[in-house]
Amino acid sequence: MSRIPIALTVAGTDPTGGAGVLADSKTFHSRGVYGMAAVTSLTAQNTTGVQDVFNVPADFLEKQLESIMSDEVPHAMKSGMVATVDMMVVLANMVADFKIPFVIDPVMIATSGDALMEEETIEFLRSTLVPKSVTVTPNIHEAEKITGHRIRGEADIRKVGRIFLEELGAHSVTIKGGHLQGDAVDYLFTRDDTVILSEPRIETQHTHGTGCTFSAVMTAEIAKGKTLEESFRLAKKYITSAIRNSPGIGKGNGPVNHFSFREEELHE
Ligand SMILES: Nc1ncnc2c1ncn2[C@@H]1O[C@H](COP(=O)(O)OP(=O)(O)OP(=O)(O)O)[C@@H](O)[C@H]1O
Ligand SMILES: Cc1ncc(COP(=O)(O)O)c(N)n1
Repeated sequence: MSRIPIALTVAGTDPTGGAGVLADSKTFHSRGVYGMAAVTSLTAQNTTGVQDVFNVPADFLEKQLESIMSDEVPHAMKSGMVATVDMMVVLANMVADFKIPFVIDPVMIATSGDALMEEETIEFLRSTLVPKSVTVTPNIHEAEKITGHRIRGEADIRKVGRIFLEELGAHSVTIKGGHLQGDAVDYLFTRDDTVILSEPRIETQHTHGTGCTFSAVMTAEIAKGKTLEESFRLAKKYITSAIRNSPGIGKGNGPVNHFSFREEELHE
């Protein structure tokens, strides 16, 4: 039995460290949580785009998960890039067997516009994975793809939130508004409540891996036993600091700063 909270990420790699399992691992570490990772895909990518993708065979993903679960069961887990239906089936079975609080970041395309998921996985994600999660954290485009409903503003976001809860059987949904105009506004819809968090938009091109990092913070806080709302509030503070203090790495959409958030910022 571990003496420190453990969070697991099931996601792809980004060798430049801005997104995927490296971003998640840095985020878990900076939140004081022990991180584990099962790799779904190896990507050749950098801040300018995705050059190539190699999907791990589903049975090898299964082996990685068995190695972890037979040794130590994490307190919470998240998924990121899960490119194929076969891998999603492995993940869904594991989530059903172990009932660990599970956050889905439904990664579909990179900031650069490159596809990271096969089209047919969306249906499996919608019908089988979403109802098994404690929350699913789509950006605007992902929320549109999953629900089939166009989002132009807050009224659509509320409608899409209801679709997740009432039609797709989600426990909750966290819709990130980073890709809309104006302030960066995010929404947490649960069956009892709606929490809306807004921060001024930071003018920057360095937003590579914001979605991964945001969902990793939520997962880390859930691993510590924090509520969904507490985890959401902390993730928003953390990502705002991380974007504001981006380290300026690479020639394109650079990564955020996974270590800039300080707890004291909460009390400013
Ligand atoms: N320019 C910005 N200024 C402030 N906050 C931002 C900005 N861009 C994104 N965010 C915030 O970052 C988080 C991630 O949002 P976003 O909508 O970009 O997710 P995403 O598209 O999944 O991320 P990614 O771009 O990494 O794929 C949200 O909390 C969002 O409000
Ligand atoms: C392995 C992996 N996972 C997720 C993302 C999405 O992150 P972003 O949309 O910020 O590029 C990515 N680019 N690579």
